[in-house]
Amino acid sequence: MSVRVPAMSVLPPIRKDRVIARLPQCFRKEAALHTKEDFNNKVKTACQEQRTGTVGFKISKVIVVGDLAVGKTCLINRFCKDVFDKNYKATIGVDFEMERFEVLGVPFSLQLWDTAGQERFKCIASTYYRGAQVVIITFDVNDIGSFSHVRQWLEDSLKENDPTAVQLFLVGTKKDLSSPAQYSQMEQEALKLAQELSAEYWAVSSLTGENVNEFFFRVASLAFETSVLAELEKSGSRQIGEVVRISSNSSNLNRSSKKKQSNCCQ
Ligand SMILES: Nc1nc2c(ncn2[C@@H]2O[C@H](COP(=O)(O)OP(=O)(O)OP(=O)(O)O)[C@@H](O)[C@H]2O)c(=O)[nH]1
Ligand SMILES: [Mg+2]
Repeated sequence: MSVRVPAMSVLPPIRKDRVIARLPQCFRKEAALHTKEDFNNKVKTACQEQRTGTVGFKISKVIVVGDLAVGKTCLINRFCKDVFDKNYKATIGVDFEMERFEVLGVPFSLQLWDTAGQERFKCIASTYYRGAQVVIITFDVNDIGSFSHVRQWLEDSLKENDPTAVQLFLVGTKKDLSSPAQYSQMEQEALKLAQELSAEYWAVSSLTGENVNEFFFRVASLAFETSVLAELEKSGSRQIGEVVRISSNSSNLNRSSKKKQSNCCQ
């Protein structure tokens, strides 16, 4: 007697609200990685062809950096778990979450690394910066100090990465705490800086959820687009689904999230 096991039984189906069929638009045209209305045509064609071929599995590493208590953990938790905690619990070292999407019919994951902003944990956190395809630099829109440290965070995170290969986002947090007048003044400064750094600018609130999903959908889409284009360039006519194959025994993929923490940084 034989028992049939579905080939992809190891992973739960991708959530319906993580399916991306059209390119999500930028937040501000003045500071966007690009302002095209739709995915690149080459990418769309490659994805269509892949549907009939083998199943692909692609992952991009995303690191979230910025001063302590600007709201990095809350941002990730709002998106991944749809929760918000008003109590501050410092991240010690790093945490990470895996978030699965389907972009243009192709499975795609973001590995979201939530790093510590506190100075004494920075040395642990920075060892996890390497190999990031996306760097998200956060600051609190109500705290000019956190804004003035953005360049330093950029420098630190790019030390470990190829600056030309990284997609950069500048994200203002805690928008709910700011009056419209205060916010718009801050935004002028943030847009200027984002343009200078070639970053895409977003403003979010993890408390209300404003722009949180839109932001991560944009990150996933642009990371996906870039990685497919890079792969097409590398492989010529090879189908994208054939590039990364992960065996069904791979333990990492059985879980949707995994934590790594360390307690000392001396
Ligand atoms: N009002 C408001 N408070 C927020 C928001 N996001 C975070 N907070 C609060 O800000 C504090 C710090 O949030 P965290 O997400 O822990 O900050 P963090 O950047 O991860 O801090 P470190 O891990 O130390 O680097 C907490 O008390 C949160 O409740 C927001 O969008 N609105
Ligand atoms: Mg944190």
